[in-house]
Amino acid sequence: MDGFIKIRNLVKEYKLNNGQELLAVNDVSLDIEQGDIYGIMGLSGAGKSTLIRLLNRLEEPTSGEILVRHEVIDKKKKKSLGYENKNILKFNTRLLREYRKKTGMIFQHFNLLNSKNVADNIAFPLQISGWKKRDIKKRVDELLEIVGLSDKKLNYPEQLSGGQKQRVAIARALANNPQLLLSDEATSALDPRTTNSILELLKDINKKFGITIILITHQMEVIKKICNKAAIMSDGQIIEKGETKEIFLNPKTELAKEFVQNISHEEFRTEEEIKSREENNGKLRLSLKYNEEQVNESYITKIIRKYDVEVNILGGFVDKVGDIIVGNLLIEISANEEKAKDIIEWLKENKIDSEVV
Ligand SMILES: Nc1ncnc2c1ncn2[C@@H]1O[C@H](COP(=O)(O)OP(=O)(O)OP(=O)(O)O)[C@@H](O)[C@H]1O
Repeated sequence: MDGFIKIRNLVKEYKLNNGQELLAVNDVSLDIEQGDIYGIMGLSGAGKSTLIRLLNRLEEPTSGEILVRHEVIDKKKKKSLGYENKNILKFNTRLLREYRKKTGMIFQHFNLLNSKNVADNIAFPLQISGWKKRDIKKRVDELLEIVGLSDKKLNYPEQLSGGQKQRVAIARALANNPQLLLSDEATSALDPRTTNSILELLKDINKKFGITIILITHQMEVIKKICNKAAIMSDGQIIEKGETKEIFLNPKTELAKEFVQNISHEEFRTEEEIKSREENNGKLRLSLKYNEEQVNESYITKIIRKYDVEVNILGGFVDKVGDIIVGNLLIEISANEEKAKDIIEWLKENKIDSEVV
């Protein structure tokens, strides 16, 4: 499938006061498919905010390309630019305005207008876009319903909790029916429970309206909960990217390993594991990595039946990455060398990652 957003060799260089140059974004290339919830993660100063701000040209890149397939309407020429790749860096002010209507953004500190009530905050982008009063009223009510705040319509931001403020900001970002939603640390200022409810809302929006979401965060939990794909940034560069499940199960870089390790797994260890760690007794010990489909396959039973062996489960964990269940299981098999080789081969054929430990 051709990418919905293609970032090519993107560079943002800042000139610092001491005359030095700093590459906040250094040769970043990334493909985002339509419908992705793409998480970008990294430590403070990695360049995440700069990258996301380049995607709607809140910052101008030094070089590179950002190709999008949004439908952008050229109102002046009364025609659509279609769904072909368009380089947003070539857009003039008029087209950039149209592109931004289709690219919502939410921020860590919500950026609401304190002098306006909830309904007027949400109505604001619609007024700028020249919607009729009656249509605005209808759309605002729809949006309030989507974010679950119909009863707070006339409240002012200062009368709302952090989570509610972020809901208003989400409603405002959705006002013009965007195709892309950019989220800059949208849950970083919220407590864990509120974070979860906002993440659920983002996931719903992605599913219901097919809106592609790019979010940046420094929390692996956020990536794990809602992103189907993720990239890890360090010193302005993407050092690892792919399906979240893959990064989670097979982190390649030290930084990714650190992020994955720091999040909680529903871990369990059995008495047997502790015992047999001390004495392996020549038994084959395997660490298996599997996903949801394979869980349902009950491959352990299959191994026992097919190879007539005894299998002990020593420990493991299951976890949820987005909607996918992934797991890791440590097993011990009583089998001679030949059978052991066959079993490892069989696991490979069935696409279950195994490692002798
Ligand atoms: N306007 C600017 N002028 C000069 N340097 C900047 C500017 N904006 C960002 N930087 C620098 O660029 C680098 C990347 O910053 P950025 O804010 O993109 O990182 P980040 O990953 O979002 O960090 P955080 O998680 O702390 O927000 C940092 O070294 C930062 O100091």
